[in-house]
Amino acid sequence: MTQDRPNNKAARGRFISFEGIDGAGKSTHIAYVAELLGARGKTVVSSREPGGTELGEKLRELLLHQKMHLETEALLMFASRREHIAQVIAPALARGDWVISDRFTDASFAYQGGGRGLDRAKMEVLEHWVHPALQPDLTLLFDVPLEVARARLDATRTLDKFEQEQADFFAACRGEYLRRAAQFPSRITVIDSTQSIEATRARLAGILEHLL
Ligand SMILES: Nc1ncnc2c1ncn2[C@@H]1O[C@H](COP(=O)(O)OP(=O)(O)OP(=O)(O)O)[C@@H](O)[C@H]1O
Ligand SMILES: Cc1cn([C@H]2C[C@H](O)[C@@H](COP(=O)(O)O)O2)c(=O)[nH]c1=O
Repeated sequence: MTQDRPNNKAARGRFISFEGIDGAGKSTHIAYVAELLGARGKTVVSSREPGGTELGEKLRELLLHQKMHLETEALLMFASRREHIAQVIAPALARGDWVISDRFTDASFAYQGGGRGLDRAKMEVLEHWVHPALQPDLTLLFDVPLEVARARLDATRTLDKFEQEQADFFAACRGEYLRRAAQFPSRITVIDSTQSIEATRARLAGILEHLL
């Protein structure tokens, strides 16, 4: 038995979520953060939402390509999340691993709440039901003006259901993300993602140093 691991139980790992409007650049930096943490001896589980489990990936396919009622969309996002927490996030944290998730509940507040206009109180009910005691230790919010995000998306790929939304939708998503960053300043760190990839990496390395 060691002092920092009583009864041979691993210390709880850390949970980091990546957020931002589509095209903000968050996925670009996930591999870098995973590498950086691995180099510091952490076992990293990298995942995403919607998705991250066999069922979650099936739900993702529906969510990104099928039109549906707004409340159905919100419920399916949280259904995917429930499975993700049960199968991936909670076991990994209990093992002492570090979990990186490409999106978590802030995305539901931003997209279904801000973007589509679903009542925030309904989202809070789902949040308290699905993960009453779990929040990311750190949320990295990649923030860019809409035109920058749109230009990055247009340059790279075929657009899914969300990515095909208009500028006012993304303005509302971005507004809700920034509102939450102001509401939870100790958890959510805003990254100016207009900077170069190299400059953003340096900023991320500095932020993560505080968590290691
Ligand atoms: N700081 C940056 N400077 C210039 N280009 C960038 C920067 N960050 C990302 N990109 C480019 O922008 C495009 C979109 O980036 P990325 O896929 O990481 O965005 P995202 O926020 O994860 O989008 P989505 O949520 O839709 O998956 C990619 O081609 C990527 O190379
Ligand atoms: C978790 C979550 C995601 N979304 C949206 C946001 C994105 O447009 C897509 C996921 O695509 P990505 O390229 O992997 O970022 O889903 C959402 O609307 N609500 C959510 O809770």
